[in-house]
Amino acid sequence: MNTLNKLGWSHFFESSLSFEEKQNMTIGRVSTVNKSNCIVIHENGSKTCELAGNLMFGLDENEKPKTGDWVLFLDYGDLGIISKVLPRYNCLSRQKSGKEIVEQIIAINIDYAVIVQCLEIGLNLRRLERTLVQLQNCNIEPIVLINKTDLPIDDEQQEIMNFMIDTYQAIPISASHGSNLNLLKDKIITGKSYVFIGASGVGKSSIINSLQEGNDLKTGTISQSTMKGAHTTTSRELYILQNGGVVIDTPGTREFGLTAPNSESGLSGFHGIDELAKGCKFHNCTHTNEKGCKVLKAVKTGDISEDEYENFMRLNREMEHYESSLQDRKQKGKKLSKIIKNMKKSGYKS
Ligand SMILES: Nc1nc2c(ncn2[C@@H]2O[C@H](COP(=O)(O)OP(=O)(O)OP(=O)(O)O)[C@@H](O)[C@H]2O)c(=O)[nH]1
Ligand SMILES: [Zn+2]
Repeated sequence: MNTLNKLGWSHFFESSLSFEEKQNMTIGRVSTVNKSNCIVIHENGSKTCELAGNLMFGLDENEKPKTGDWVLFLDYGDLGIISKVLPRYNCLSRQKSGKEIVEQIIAINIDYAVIVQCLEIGLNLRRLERTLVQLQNCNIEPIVLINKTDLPIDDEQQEIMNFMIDTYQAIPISASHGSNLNLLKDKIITGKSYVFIGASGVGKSSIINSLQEGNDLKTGTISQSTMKGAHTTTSRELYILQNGGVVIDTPGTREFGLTAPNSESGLSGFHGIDELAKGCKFHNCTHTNEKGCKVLKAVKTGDISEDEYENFMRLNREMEHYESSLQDRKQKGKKLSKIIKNMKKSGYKS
């Protein structure tokens, strides 16, 4: 398998290229985004690349290259100039905390998100559900890990852990003792991309390091570029594992603010509730007071806990809020451009 395929290159990206682009440009995948340049991995190693002027000034912040993006660049030896960001297969993003609607991109072109929680910080079911919902919004498959299982556990945490294992196929591991790491390795497929997410200190980097079988990540292809001195402290970084798979390490993210869903398929972070909701009498049931609501019925009979129901409703409200704020902004934008058009028509010179 060639390097590009190992990096996750596929027909989806290939088909977006013109003949001229294939002839003249070098294809690469963005590993790290720095203030003034990017580190791009390509067929023959990695390269520090800058953005061409039209990209630098002509694109919205979120359209500029992000970790995981495929780009085309012109190779000038020591430096590459990125001239195009290829279409994105998908995008892991979150609503930034705070009142304003700001979508923050975490990584691009992702097959699996490895959600890490750990016993030391404490398992948190609500946070897991929230993350699962956002992954579904972004069309990304989850893998759930419970790390630091070498540490003592109390009854309550044990119960949550069992629930996570039963319901979300969570894998209990210990990065430092190496236990169950083979179960995770079994899930890593050559050419697929895995982004590691979870709060600071849960052990994301340690797990990724132990996947490399004793080889420190920082000694990989990436560090050749860091020698050039243009590399500041990184936030997100993409690596190719020796035994296959592309991993992206991210700095700790506690909460996943939800963005608008990609699909109509409901909140799949909630085992059971989705399925139940399909059986509601009204297809647009809000599960608050409708007759024939299967969700409310299940809460009544105790099949769903009050807690889970509350969280389900809270996340639904949050997505609605995001969507309506977005609509609001679009409306305002439209109004403004209409006003400007009219002003121009009536002879106003800006
Ligand atoms: N006991 C125990 N400690 C672990 C385990 N895995 C990681 N640690 C420790 O937990 C601490 C944090 O690990 P990191 O791998 O840096 O965590 P991280 O999630 O990458 O943290 P950020 O980079 O801040 O997001 C380190 O001191 C690790 O040695 C484990 O399985 N058991
Ligand atoms: Zn209902």
